Amino acid sequence: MEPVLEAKHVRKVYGSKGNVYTALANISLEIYEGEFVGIMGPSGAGKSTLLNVLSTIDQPTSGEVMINGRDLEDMDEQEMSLFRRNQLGFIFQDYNLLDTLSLRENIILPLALAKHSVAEIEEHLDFVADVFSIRPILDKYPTEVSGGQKQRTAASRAIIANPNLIFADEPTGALDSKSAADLLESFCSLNEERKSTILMVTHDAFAASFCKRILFITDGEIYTEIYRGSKTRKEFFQKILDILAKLGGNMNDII
Ligand SMILES: Nc1ncnc2c1ncn2[C@@H]1O[C@H](COP(=O)(O)OP(=O)(O)OP(=O)(O)O)[C@@H](O)[C@H]1O
Repeated sequence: MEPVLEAKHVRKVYGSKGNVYTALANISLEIYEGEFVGIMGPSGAGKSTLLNVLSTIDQPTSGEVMINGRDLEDMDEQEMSLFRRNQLGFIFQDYNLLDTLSLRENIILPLALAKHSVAEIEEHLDFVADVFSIRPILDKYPTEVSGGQKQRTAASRAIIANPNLIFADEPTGALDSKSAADLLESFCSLNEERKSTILMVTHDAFAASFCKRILFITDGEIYTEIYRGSKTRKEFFQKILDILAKLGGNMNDII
């Protein structure tokens, strides 16, 4: 089976002469269809940098990133933006919703921009509204709903075009624990039912325990990876804590 996402010897260096910082030293990984993968590690380990480089937001200094077998370096700007719109979904900590649009309008925006038919848009909206349980609030505006509801709206928008790959950077970072659990349960059902492939950066062991596999990075390199397998979420949570403890650093930074 071909990986959906593949990185080979990815290196990312910030700055220039005299003031150079290596955020990613040498990362190689493969993500397969239907995986739900977490990226964890101490603050400054390079998690967001890795997600940005894997998700086309940023370019590696060297090394290759391939999505569905396509080398991202071979795409021009126009092709890349179509590719992003059709194949990738992005969810960030700070929602990025447009306050002047209702939640419904925010969610359907990617399909409306891509000029899909009304019937098609309604069908997709129906699906995401169920996955993220937001049907009753679709006509509200972002300023009228909670952080958890905003994030479920942002997640609905990210998946409405049925992307191959969903990238989430600290999606639960601003949520209370109940809202975080609701969102993560929705990610799990999306992953189980639609076989969506999800890659999520989190510093939170609870959030990570919903994943099927976790990559731990430190100092810009993969330290280790673990699979949930047949473990319960609670057992997996404990295993994550054990690794974080071995990883060292300030535990307050990473749990
Ligand atoms: N644009 C930039 N210019 C220079 N250095 C940067 C830039 N972005 C990130 N860095 C540095 O690269 C390193 C990795 O940053 P990154 O944001 O990927 O870490 P992280 O693991 O996501 O951290 P956190 O959990 O605190 O968000 C950090 O030391 C950071 O200061």
